[in-house]
Amino acid sequence: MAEVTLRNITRRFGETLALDGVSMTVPDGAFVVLLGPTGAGKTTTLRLISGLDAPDGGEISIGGRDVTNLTPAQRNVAMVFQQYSLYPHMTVRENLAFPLKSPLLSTPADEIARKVGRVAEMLQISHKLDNKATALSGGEMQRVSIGRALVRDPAAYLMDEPLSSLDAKLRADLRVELKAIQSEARATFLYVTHDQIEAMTMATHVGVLEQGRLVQFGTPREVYEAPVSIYAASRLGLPRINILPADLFGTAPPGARWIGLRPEQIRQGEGQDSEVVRVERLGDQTRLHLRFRNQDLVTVTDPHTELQAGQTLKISPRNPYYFDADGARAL
Ligand SMILES: Nc1ncnc2c1ncn2[C@@H]1O[C@H](COP(=O)(O)OP(=O)(O)OP(=O)(O)O)[C@@H](O)[C@H]1O
Repeated sequence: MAEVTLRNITRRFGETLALDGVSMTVPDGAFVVLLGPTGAGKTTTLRLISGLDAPDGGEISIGGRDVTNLTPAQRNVAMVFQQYSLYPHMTVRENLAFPLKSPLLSTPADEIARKVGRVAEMLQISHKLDNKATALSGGEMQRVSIGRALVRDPAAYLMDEPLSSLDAKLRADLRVELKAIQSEARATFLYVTHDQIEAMTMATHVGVLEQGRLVQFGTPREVYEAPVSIYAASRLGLPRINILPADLFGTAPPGARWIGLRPEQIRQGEGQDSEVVRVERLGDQTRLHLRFRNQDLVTVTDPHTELQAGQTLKISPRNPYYFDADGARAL
């Protein structure tokens, strides 16, 4: 496994600046989750590291070696896309074994069988090993795609929303499996997801991309607790951070235009009256939709709360964030 470094990477598509001077060091054995809305540059970043696409400027190194001008095969990274890319005429077993049959590797047959068996079990696909790839459901195909990456021993794994087409139970199982692989093998992962739970539970680091720029890079806790901007703060946390006029609860500090309150930063039972608009019971959590001085807020409360719509609840901010008119952190 290896450290992956991007230095001042730029990629244009016509008028679009997909990546704008991105520099990032992914430590050996790190699990980096890239966050950002559609079009932020996440997939482009993975494609450039894999060698499927080339930057217009900047350098990429893997394990201390400059790979900017090398082919994907020479880089030895394993990539999993959202869309599965299997060989349709081959069985699941043949698809899984394929990466190990490269003449460069000359893996012995018994080792191939062992690795394929282990990965198939982990991905809960052993019973389909002799099926043709075309005779699988979408979720099964996706698992085989992940398996084809996992049988290898690459310098880094690059995965673009690999679990997004799977059902909730399988997603939860595979989240744990992938994380276990990463910790045991000390594997380096770059991973794209829109799933908050995946990001918070799997990442050792998160990178926040905004219109092709890397605006924050740190542990999930750092980005959650010390966001540099409204944009970065909005990437993590469910329900999302509430962004409200800075003087909503009283005098705003100088330079502050917005106050940011995550659910746990809204103290309940003290302060000023808000109206309970809706009580949303999710089982392990109950969300409160509140109205305060013509502004809507969402927070969470005790799952067994007696509160009902129409009642009033006193609220006040607790250690809030403040942001300036441009959305940058002011305090
Ligand atoms: N092959 C291409 N040709 C033209 N424009 C492209 C191409 N690939 C990406 N882009 C543009 O580059 C920008 C970044 O795209 P990218 O796919 O990296 O975003 P993303 O963050 O992965 O989004 P998503 O979450 O939708 O996958 C977008 O504006 C996109 O339209």
